[in-house]
Amino acid sequence: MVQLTRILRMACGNQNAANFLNEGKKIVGVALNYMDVVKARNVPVPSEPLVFLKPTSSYLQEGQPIVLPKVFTKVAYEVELGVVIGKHCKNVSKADAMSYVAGYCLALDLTAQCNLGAARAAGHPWTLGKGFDTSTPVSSFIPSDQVKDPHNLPLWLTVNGVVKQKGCTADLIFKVPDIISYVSKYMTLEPNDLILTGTPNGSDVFKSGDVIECGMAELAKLTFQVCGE
Ligand SMILES: O=C([O-])CC(=O)C(=O)O
Ligand SMILES: [Mg+2]
Repeated sequence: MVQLTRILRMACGNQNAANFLNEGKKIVGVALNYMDVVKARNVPVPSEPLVFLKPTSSYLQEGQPIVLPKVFTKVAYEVELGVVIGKHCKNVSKADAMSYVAGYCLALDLTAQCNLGAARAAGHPWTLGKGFDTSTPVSSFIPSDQVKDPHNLPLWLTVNGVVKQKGCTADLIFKVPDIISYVSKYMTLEPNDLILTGTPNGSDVFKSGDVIECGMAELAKLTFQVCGE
């Protein structure tokens, strides 16, 4: 019976991952993963994925406000495709990587530019600028069988009804299997871990009182109120 339960659990990785918000152990972010961002920022095209971590305490669900920490003067929105891992994953090839994906979500990778910019210039980590509470608003879990092609998903974001970001995951520099294979060389990806694949161009600062809306194809649409601490 125990064995049967184990087999069933392995076969139903997707169901388990539906609870990534509560069960996930880490959030792995990829920076500068769209060519239009690289061009706009006038930085070299990354030769390998630029990887950072965010704590799971930064998750936020629709219905709760984004809370801007008073220590930060400039916080920016970044709309992104999130990838939810379904199975333990270590040293996987690009060819096998997609079999470790349970599903997806729409995500925001909120970033305190004041912290990140200063930290980068000084060669310091930018953990707090990416990891503050409410810095990772997410949609509910979208099982992989509902997503025909994760590399053809339009992404958009508006602030107070004005379009600020419009992109498509077709333009990712490192695709989902590239990222999974690369990260799994270094750290084990575990069920319910989330990968943030990077944001298309147009990311900019927002403020208390703003309303942020974003969407991903016909799969997800989110609205968040912003308030101060
Ligand atoms: O905030 C940044 O500079 C990098 C980042 O997360 C992204 O490109 O998505
Ligand atoms: Mg990002």
